[in-house]
Formats: sequence, C-alpha cells, structure tokens
Amino acid sequence: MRNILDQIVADKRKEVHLRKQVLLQEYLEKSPLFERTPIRMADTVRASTTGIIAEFKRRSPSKSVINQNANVQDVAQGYEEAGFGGMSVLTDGKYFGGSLDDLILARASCSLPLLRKEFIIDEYQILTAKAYGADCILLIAAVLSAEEIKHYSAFAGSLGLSVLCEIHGEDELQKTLVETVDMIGVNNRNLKTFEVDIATSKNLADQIPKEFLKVSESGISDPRTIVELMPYGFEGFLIGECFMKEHDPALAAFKFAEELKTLHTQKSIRLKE
Ligand SMILES: O=C(O)c1ccccc1NCC(=O)[C@H](O)[C@H](O)COP(=O)(O)O
Repeated sequence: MRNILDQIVADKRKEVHLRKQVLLQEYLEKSPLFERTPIRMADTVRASTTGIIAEFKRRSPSKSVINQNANVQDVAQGYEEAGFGGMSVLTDGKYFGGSLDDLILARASCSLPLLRKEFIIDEYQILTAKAYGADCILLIAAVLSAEEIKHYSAFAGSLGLSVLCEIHGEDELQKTLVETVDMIGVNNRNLKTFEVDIATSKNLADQIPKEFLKVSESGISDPRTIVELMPYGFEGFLIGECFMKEHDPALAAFKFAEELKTLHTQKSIRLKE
C-alpha cells in the first residue's frame, strides 16, 4: 500500500515537470531575490529566546482544513514579534493549501529566515526556493536516497541556502550525515498512521552528531514539551498546527512564547536555589 508521502511525491513529479515548462530556470535566476544573501537559520534559531521555527499551513493530510482564512503577512509579522527563530512556509498547494505566493509575501513581511517547506525531488525546486526569498530548504530522507541528499544539500549550499533534513528513524538518519546538511529534524508524526509521539525525538536524539542543530518536528502544542526536549539536545522546535488552528495565529504565537519565557525563568530560579 502506498503511504501519503509516496502519493505526494508522485504528484510533485508531475507538478515540477509542468512548472519547468511554464517558468524556465533562467528566469528564476533573474529574480531580484536571487541576489539576496540568505540568513543561516541554525544561527537565528540558536540566538532566539524560543528556538521555535513556526509554520504557516492552511491544511494538512492528517488534519484536513486547519485555517483557510489566515493572512500570511499578519502571521509572519506575529511570528517575528513572538521572538521566533525562523518561519516555515508550506508551498505545496494540493495537500497543504500553500503556494509560492505565500513564500514571497512572508519574505516581504518579516526578517525571519524562511524555510521553504516542500517535497523536494528536483534542483529546479531549490532554485525556485531561492528566487522566492527562502533561506532554507527541507529534504525528506524518507523520499530521497543518500546520493540525492548529498547532491541536493550541496546544490542548496552553493546558493547559500541552509538545509534541514527530516528523518523518522535511525535508518534514515544514516543518509543525512553529510557536511552540507545544517539541521536534522526528527518528525514525531508517523506518516503512515499520522500518530504523533514526542518519544520519537527523545529516542533518536543521542544518535544525531553534535555538529547538526537538532530540531524536533510536529505535535508540539505545549511550551512544557520544549522544556522537556531541551535536555535531549534539541535547540529547534518546528510548530505549525498549534498556532495555525487558532483564529489569530499571531496572538497564539505570542502567548505561547510568553508561557515559554515564564517556564525558562522558573527553571533558572530553581537551578539557582
Ligand atoms: O502534517 C501532516 O499531516 C503531514 C502529512 C504528510 C507529510 C507531512 C506532513 N506535515 C508536515 C510537517 O512536517 C508538519 O507540518 C510540521 O512538522 C509541523 O507539525 P505540527 O506542529 O504538528 O503542525
């Protein structure tokens, strides 16, 4: 039986084939944003008070509609004001309701580094990421070979883009251990059952070498989970639905960041006592 990733990737191959004919690679390279120097997301995540990479997603295969009315510009500004370390923008239309317009509008609305959240299977999508203002791309180990991860991460690096490589298990981790990958994200969501389990991050943490920034992805809806994951070495936390399901995602992000700050303060007081 095909899982959801197989389905998404099969559709993505057709989409990229069409897009390449409509917008030639040479035009992507003429985008004014192609000249922009990308921000290194690992640096801003480390420097932020929260470690949060907050996502803009309208729908998902696991939750169906999350927020069809959210305005990407308001949300991008809200995420920046909340003190987050980066923003993730879904650009897949069919399954997540996203678009490249969302990416470029987010770019125009905040100075956070932007992750193009896409199912990358072709260099063309990496060039597109750069042309539309992204700072970072996602590579999903479940759908790429070790050779492809090496090749696409080196290609992204040659454009100045950072690379977040996503894994679900130990077998996938081995494919991602190349120096052109900056961050390794453990996805807590099982993409066959859609079940979310934070233990996935905890169980893999020790095996991720120190040179990669560790990111825990999916299913985080409580600031206490961040505090719980930090002793395992996680410095980045990718959070989408928790903010996007609210009528005002920017306000939800602000409240979450305030709660997290309070927890950090309480923890440091306890450590001093
Ligand atoms: O979210 C899904 O249903 C999904 C299904 C298939 C492939 C990817 C999927 N999600 C992408 C993500 O990685 C999440 O959007 C991201 O980690 C944020 O997760 P959450 O905080 O649970 O929205």
